[in-house]
Amino acid sequence: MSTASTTAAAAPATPSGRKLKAAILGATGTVGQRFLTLLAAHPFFTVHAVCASPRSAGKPYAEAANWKLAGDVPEGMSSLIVEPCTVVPGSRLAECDVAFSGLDSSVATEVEAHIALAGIPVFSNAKNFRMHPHVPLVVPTANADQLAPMVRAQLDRGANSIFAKDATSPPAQPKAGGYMVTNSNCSTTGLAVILRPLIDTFGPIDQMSVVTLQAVSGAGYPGLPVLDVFDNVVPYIGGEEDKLETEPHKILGKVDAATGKLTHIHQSDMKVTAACNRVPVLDGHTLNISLRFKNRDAVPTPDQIASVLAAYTPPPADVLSKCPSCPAHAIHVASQPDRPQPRLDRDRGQGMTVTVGRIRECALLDIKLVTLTHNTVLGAAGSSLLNAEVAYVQGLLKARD
Ligand SMILES: NC(=O)C1=CN([C@@H]2O[C@H](COP(=O)(O)OP(=O)(O)OC[C@H]3O[C@@H](n4cnc5c(N)ncnc54)[C@H](OP(=O)(O)O)[C@@H]3O)[C@@H](O)[C@H]2O)C=CC1
Ligand SMILES: N[C@@H](CC(=O)OP(=O)(O)O)C(=O)O
Repeated sequence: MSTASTTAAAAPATPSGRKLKAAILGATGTVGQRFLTLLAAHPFFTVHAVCASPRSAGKPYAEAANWKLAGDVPEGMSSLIVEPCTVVPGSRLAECDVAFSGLDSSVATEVEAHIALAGIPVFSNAKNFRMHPHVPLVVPTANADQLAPMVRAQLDRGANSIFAKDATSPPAQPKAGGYMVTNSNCSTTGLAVILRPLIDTFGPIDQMSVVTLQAVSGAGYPGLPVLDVFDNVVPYIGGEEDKLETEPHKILGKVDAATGKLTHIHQSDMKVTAACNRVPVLDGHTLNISLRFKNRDAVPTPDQIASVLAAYTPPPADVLSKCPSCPAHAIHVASQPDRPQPRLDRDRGQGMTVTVGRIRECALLDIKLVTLTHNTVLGAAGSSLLNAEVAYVQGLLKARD
């Protein structure tokens, strides 16, 4: 991935020299499959346990998963026996140092709380804990600087005091050291990445309109029936508009270092209106964004916006530069008038770069532009993985033995 990968790969993974053992929760799903692929040859982590529903448990992974990504199931993973998402002595899950969650939201609350109470840090894609006051909501190329203070605050409080009420079946042997980190909704991801440098440079945004064109892979597998989505646009995605209108306030808020609680000092008055559409694209969420800056004295020009976005280096740069999944460029500004396009731009930076184009003046607000984000990479598994790399580099993820 980035040029930093050489440095990171050369570093010893732990004091004992081994890679950290990773569990994938929801390993058989759309996001779970991405996790397996991204972790196939990772310098810090190795897939040790694949976990899913009782429907899949007990089967070899290759049989349980309906593999939908290009290429085969990564070597060594197809014969792993799928386990239930319960930490019991003797299970491979119990031996893991970190868990990545691509769980269906109907089960994520109780399962993720159970795993955190068992002492295993959880990096989750599910929506369930995103707005929890003690859990960081981190888009790694937008607000990775919030991760360490929020995780330290969770560790100080103890997972038991935060998550015990959410675990309907707590682990038989609870352990200290568990915590939770979430990443955002896949449409919110690309939005947050471009807002961070714009707000840091030009000040708060007070009004914003976002219209999405979202890929079918965002709906999981099997997702929408082909007769609904082929040759069609569906102007409704349940719950999505609300997430786009709320999650950016938390991501762009500030951490109060004393309590680890987020305060929304800077973006509390940002008004966001979202309209979400499902389109017949396989991967890649496109956003049409119009925005207005609060400071009316110095409204930036499209050229100034393009320069700031193209030059953006996300914080904390010294940490991210040691993370193998951090793209060389968090944002790519496309100069062609007809870009970004999902098929041509979604894989930029191995799916971790947000492509921006069509930056122009808006007759209603100040500026309008188009973003494109790979929804199952940067929008999901890739963000979780990069968040875990950030935690690892900052000494917050270690071997548990
Ligand atoms: N797809 C995307 O672009 C994005 C998805 N997300 C979020 O990530 C999560 C996963 O999404 P996605 O991969 O698309 O969903 P899928 O429907 O493709 O996969 C869901 C996974 O959850 C597992 N699961 C379902 N029920 C249970 C259960 N009772 N116990 C344990 N495991 C269970 C499934 O296992 P089994 O195969 O055994 O049923 C499967 O592995 C969701 O919360 C989603 O909202 C977030 C951002 C983007
Ligand atoms: N709803 C998103 C995917 C998703 O699962 O989002 P969330 O994790 O916020 O529920 C989409 O359809 O593209």
